[in-house]
Amino acid sequence: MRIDAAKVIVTCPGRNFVTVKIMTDQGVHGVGDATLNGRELSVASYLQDHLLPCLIGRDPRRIEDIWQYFYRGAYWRRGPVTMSAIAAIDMALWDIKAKMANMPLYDLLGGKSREGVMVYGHANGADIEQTIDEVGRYISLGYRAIRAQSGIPGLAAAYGVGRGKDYYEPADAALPTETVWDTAKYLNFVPKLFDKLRDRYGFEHHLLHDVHHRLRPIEAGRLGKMLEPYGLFWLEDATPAENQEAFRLIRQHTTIPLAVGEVFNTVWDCKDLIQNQLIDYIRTPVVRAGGITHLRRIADLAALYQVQTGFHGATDLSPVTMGTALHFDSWVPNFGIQEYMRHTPETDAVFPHAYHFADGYLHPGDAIGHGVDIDEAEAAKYPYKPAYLPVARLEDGTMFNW
Ligand SMILES: O=C(O)[C@@H](O)[C@H](O)[C@H](O)CO
Ligand SMILES: [Mg+2]
Repeated sequence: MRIDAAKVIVTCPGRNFVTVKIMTDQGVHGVGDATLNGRELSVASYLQDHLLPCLIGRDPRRIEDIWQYFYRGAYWRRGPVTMSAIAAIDMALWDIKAKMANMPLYDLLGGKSREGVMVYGHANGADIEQTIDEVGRYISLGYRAIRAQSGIPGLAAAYGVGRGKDYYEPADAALPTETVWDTAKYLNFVPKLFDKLRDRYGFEHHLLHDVHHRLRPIEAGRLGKMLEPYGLFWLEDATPAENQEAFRLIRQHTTIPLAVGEVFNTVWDCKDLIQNQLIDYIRTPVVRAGGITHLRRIADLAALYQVQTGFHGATDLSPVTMGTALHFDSWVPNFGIQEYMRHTPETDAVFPHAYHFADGYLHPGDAIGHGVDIDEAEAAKYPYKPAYLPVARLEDGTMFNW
């Protein structure tokens, strides 16, 4: 069996997605996601110009060997561009292997460990009242877990909200949007949000919050302490995680569960936090971490320390990542939760998929492979559009973390 063709498809059905499609001489094909929000074409080029020419002619069954070939073979290791490109190939190869075995991917991984994958949705409001309403909307849709973000009084465009109530993560055209940040205003406000949410809805649903890399360690410790009475499922990205020792300081001050890792690329980025038991959920998703082959190693290491998975699943990851993640989530013994933002109908049409939502859970479906494909004619209707994530500055103009 050999790979006889492979291509990169870039499409923008509302936002940009980079997809790899690998064809074999047996007529079976596989699909992988390589989307890196705001830097999409760098991964498309990495695949097109450097990886795919080395892939043609190889035996697609040799997934491990191909992974090692691309990881070791670059000489330059790790990084989001490299690891997203390897991830896309790896996802497509697992898709092919599962199709050859005539199995849904979760069966190839070891079979289902659970009946459904608990997901959390995003409730975003311009102010507390709007966020409370949005949380209520998610509850009425059947969600068991909801991430709550709100505009902050005195700040023009807070993270997670801004222009219109459902506005969340912009993929703005041309140049990045400038937003403003003030830590004191944020810290004074967030506990009120969760106080009101618990007051309104009680403690039946899981509530989550994303700090989005904005705090210094001692500020994160303080926020964790202030939020403890509200029993959050997790506090995400409390500090920028280049400085991993920060998490030791946060842990010394609070028992709030900590989630981190959506911008990590390898087990090497995760291992100290996991081994030192400084986090509770690891968020590195299949598209960032070199595919299933490498993500399994991260999840297994995490299991040794009772750290659970909580994979990133914003709409900047394509339905191919979502479908693959759901098979992984269905199998992985130390599953915690899965993030889920709904894609637009245009995106769903470009990526026909077997997964579906019911009663707060996503289900991967029983299609063979990972259950997600790309409709190339649909994809061709939406050419690439330059789009960037926003940037953030402090009120005095100092560049900050978005
Ligand atoms: O946890 C999340 O979903 C966010 O951190 C987004 O991934 C981020 O705003 C980039 O889109
Ligand atoms: Mg996040």
